[in-house]
Amino acid sequence: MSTRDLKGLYSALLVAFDENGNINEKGLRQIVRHNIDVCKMDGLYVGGSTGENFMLSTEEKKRIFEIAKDEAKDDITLIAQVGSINLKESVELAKFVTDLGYDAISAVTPFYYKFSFDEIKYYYETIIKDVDNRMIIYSIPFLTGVDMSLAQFGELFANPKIVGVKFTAADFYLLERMRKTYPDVLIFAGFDEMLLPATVLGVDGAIGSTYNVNGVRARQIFELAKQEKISEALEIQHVTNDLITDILDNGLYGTIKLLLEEAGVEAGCCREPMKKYSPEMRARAKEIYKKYF
Ligand SMILES: CC(=O)N[C@H](C=O)[C@@H](O)[C@H](O)[C@H](O)CO
Ligand SMILES: CC(=O)C(=O)O
Repeated sequence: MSTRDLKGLYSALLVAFDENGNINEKGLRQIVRHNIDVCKMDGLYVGGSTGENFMLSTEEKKRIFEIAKDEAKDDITLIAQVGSINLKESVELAKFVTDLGYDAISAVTPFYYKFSFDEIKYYYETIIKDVDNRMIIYSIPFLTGVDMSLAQFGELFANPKIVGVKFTAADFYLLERMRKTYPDVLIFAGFDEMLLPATVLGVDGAIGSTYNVNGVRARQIFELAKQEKISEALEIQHVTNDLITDILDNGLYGTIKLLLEEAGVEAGCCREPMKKYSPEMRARAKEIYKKYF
């Protein structure tokens, strides 16, 4: 099992698709390289929301895990998101990525059906049971509808293999309670637009989509906030949030891919049913790139 320190900043890896929605391996490798060489990320979170993972087949997910590992080698930390509401698939993927040498596994809370907490707990314990690896819970209530309480998180953290949480929520009260109550659990901030306040509350790192292009500013925010240089960090968070607002207005993952194209990375299209880029969207992305990079 990897004993690598998991703390730090991770891009939620984007995946390049061609016009037909197939994985563009060359483009995917370039995105990985850009995250390492230009954005200077500590790690990559592979197979998350940003990876359009929930629209992919098991074979495609495996291929992406293989390509990312092959390109990144051991240069940075790799976390694989293997969660799905097909529990057998999650178990299979957890074994697959552990064999590939991923440093940790993550799984989104099971969604769509209203699973009880006991079912959620069973899901995590089943995924992690037979692999020699560490689990990071992926909590993103605004997309999954799954809200867990402080005590329920604690029940999951009671399993020594469940070592952390990717916290994609704006509930800073819960975040503060979690930091205080579970000081040894790794907490990763999930909303890039709230990196500064999350860092002030003591998160161990962050995982985000916009770091694929804005990693350098994210690093400045994270480091300045840890040094308690709050007003300097806030200046950079302000610019970052102007950028994120422009990205969200123009279409989240597509715009980040178009910004990468401007930076010379073959980031390609999004997977249907996400829409194709209109000429207006492309033009706007060019303007955004000029303004912030
Ligand atoms: C759903 C989604 O993509 N969430 C990401 C991480 O959790 C974030 O990085 C956001 O994309 C980002 O903060 C923009 O809102
Ligand atoms: C960013 C993120 O949280 C994800 O892609 O899953």
